[in-house]
Amino acid sequence: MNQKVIAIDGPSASGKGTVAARVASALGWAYLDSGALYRLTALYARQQGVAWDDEAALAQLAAALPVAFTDGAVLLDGQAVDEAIRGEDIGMGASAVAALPQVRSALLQRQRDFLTAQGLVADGRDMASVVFPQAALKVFLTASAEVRAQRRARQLGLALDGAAFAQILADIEKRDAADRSRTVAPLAPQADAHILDTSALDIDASVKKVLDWYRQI
Ligand SMILES: Nc1ncnc2c1ncn2[C@@H]1O[C@H](COP(=O)(O)OP(=O)(O)O)[C@@H](O)[C@H]1O
Ligand SMILES: Nc1ccn([C@H]2C[C@H](O)[C@@H](COP(=O)(O)OP(=O)(O)O)O2)c(=O)n1
Repeated sequence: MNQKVIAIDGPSASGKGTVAARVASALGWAYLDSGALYRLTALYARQQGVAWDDEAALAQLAAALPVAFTDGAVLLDGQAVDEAIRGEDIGMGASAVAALPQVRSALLQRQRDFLTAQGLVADGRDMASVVFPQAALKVFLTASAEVRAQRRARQLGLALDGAAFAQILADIEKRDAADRSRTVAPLAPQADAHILDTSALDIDASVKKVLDWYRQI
């Protein structure tokens, strides 16, 4: 078991990034947003004119991503791309490239390299199953699709009803279905994961629950 790793997996907009970053900061540990690497691969491919289904070319790009995670920004080839990788079109691209085994292997070691002596909280889809199977604590963070769509809409400053909201909900459901049904590293709770349904739980309570579980180990 790796005492110094907490793996947080779950579907889109369940709060993984928010909760993982807050838990990392509470413990003084590093934080890995693994989805950012898949998003960066999708964006880099678009910039380089590589199609999101060209597995061999994508794996080469993923292996050589010129990325730097600085305190304030994510840099791709020296350019800040924080906003560019957050859109739902790049999210769909990330989900598409993430279904390709060669892309996943190209990013595997890069993710493990985020582990420092202090410890690491990592969020994604396969943190517990593939990247850190020895994690001390595995959390599967989830919430109903409706609640997750509301959180995403709020994040984007959109109304919680109407056509734009319906589109967000449809996108979330489509991407989750793709991530759950792929053959390589599908999104699913591990048998030894703690399930945390945050549909009726705020951020503070979610963070506290994860820290409580960790302290009980
Ligand atoms: N437990 C929670 N209760 C209410 N809002 C939350 C909760 N967890 C996260 N959020 C909000 O939901 C939005 C999506 O969270 P995020 O961490 O980006 O999710 P993910 O990384 O799973 O896509 C953010 O605006 C965040 O502040
Ligand atoms: N460890 C990971 C992380 C992300 N992915 C893929 C699948 C996801 O749909 C995309 C984007 O992930 P990301 O965590 O950034 O997306 P959300 O913020 O949850 O909407 O990348 C993956 O396959 N494995």
